[in-house]
This record gives sequence, C-alpha cells and structure tokens, in this order.
Amino acid sequence: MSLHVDPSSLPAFRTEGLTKTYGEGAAAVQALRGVDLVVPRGELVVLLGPSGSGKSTLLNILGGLDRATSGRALFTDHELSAMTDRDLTRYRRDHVGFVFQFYNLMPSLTAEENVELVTEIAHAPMEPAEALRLVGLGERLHHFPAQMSGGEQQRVAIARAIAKQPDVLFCDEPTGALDSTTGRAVLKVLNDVNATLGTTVLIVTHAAATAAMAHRVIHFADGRIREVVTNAVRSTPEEIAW
Ligand SMILES: Nc1ncnc2c1ncn2[C@@H]1O[C@H](COP(=O)(O)OP(=O)(O)OP(=O)(O)O)[C@@H](O)[C@H]1O
Repeated sequence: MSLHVDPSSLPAFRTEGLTKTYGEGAAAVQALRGVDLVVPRGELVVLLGPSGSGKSTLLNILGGLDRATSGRALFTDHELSAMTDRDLTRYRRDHVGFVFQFYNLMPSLTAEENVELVTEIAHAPMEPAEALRLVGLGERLHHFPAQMSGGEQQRVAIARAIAKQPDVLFCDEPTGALDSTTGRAVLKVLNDVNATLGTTVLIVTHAAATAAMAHRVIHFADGRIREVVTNAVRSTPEEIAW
C-alpha cells in the first residue's frame, strides 16, 4: 500500500492553531489568536469581519508575505511556516498572485508593459495580451494607466496577477476604491478567473454583499474565525449590490 498522497487532491490551504502577534510586551497586538482553516482548491472564498480582526494578516501569511508567530500554515503539501525566506520568495513567484486596493501600476508603462513586468520573470506565463483579453481589456493594450478608469486599472492589476498563471489569487479590498458599478465589473473578472482558469481566489473585503458570490464565506472577529458559511446557491456578480 502506498502512503503517497497526490498533492492535487489536497486543499489549497490548511492552517492549524495559527497565531500572529505584532510587537512585544505592553505594545503587543494579537492579530490572530488561533485560526484553524481549510480552503479547498478551486474555490472562491470571501473573508469578512470588522476592521482590525486579522483578515489581512491571514492573507499575508497565506500569501507568503509575512510569517505566523505559531501554528502551521500549509499550501497543498508545502508547509509555509517551515520555509526559508528563499523558499517563500519562490512560492510567491511561482504560485501566488496579489491584487490590492490600489492598483500599483507603473504610470509610465502601458497596460501591456505593466503585465510584461511580471511575465518576464514568471515560470510559465501566458501572453500579456491574452491576460488583458481575459479581463476584457483586449482593446486597451497600449493605453497608459492615466488613460483608464479606476476599474480598468484594477483589471490591469488583475491581468498582471493572473498572467503568471498562479494557483492562488489573493485580493485585499479589490473593490475598496471603486463605485459599485465599476466594483461589480471587477468582481465579475475575479469570478471569471475562478471559473475559467480554476484559480483559487481569496477576497478580503468590507463589501459584505460580495459574500453572495462566494463558494465559502469566512467570518472573522477578534483574530479568530467566528463562522464559516458555504453558499448552496451563489449569486452572480451582476446580482450583487452595495
Ligand atoms: N505590521 C503591523 N504591526 C503592528 N500591528 C499590526 C501590523 N499589521 C497589523 N497590525 C494589527 O493587527 C491587527 C489585525 O490587523 P489586520 O490588518 O489583519 O486586520 P483586518 O481585519 O485586515 O483590518 P482591515 O479590515 O481594517 O484591513 C490590528 O490590530 C492591526 O492594527
């Protein structure tokens, strides 16, 4: 009998007793107080919770941008908590895409060139033009960020994140700077990426209505998971209002 486990059958993420404390002594802040979590591969997961409840901290640890204080965090069969800095860098480069509230595009580069910045160092990237086509910007390859709306700039940022074909896409407040119509267009792109590419997508948001389009909703409070809800029926991004 083989004890070998096929990594593709494992969840994207598991955490056990994950804690994070920033600072020391009287100034210490306990951002995570024991998080046990499973994120199945291929799901679109929304994390909700009050400001300061630890959502971004969890996202940063799962994304390899920060380290836990104690407990375990695994990406498939790789233990992030045991990786060297060099391994974490490789993990971020090969497996992870990030989308933040502010798009962090280079203003002096076109949409296509902004995506190229990432594909030049990626392992098996898609063509920048193909990534931009997937987010509905196939006609805007040669436009500069200043010539695009906030929602379009965020879609360039998503194209940049998905062009390296990551297993996981982490989105921290991706619609935070957008009005509801534009935000909905961005959510549709994230939903399409999940559905067509099979990318596991984790979204941290204050826009609670976003939860309706998730496979799974994780409610955070005070550094812990308060509740996990799986949606038997998911709304389409077009049905979401906030
Ligand atoms: N680098 C840091 N140094 C010190 N404290 C930090 C740091 N990052 C986060 N914290 C603190 O950890 C706690 C959790 O922060 P975190 O950003 O994870 O919460 P959040 O739920 O994402 O909040 P928000 O919704 O406002 O983004 C907060 O009390 C925050 O002030």
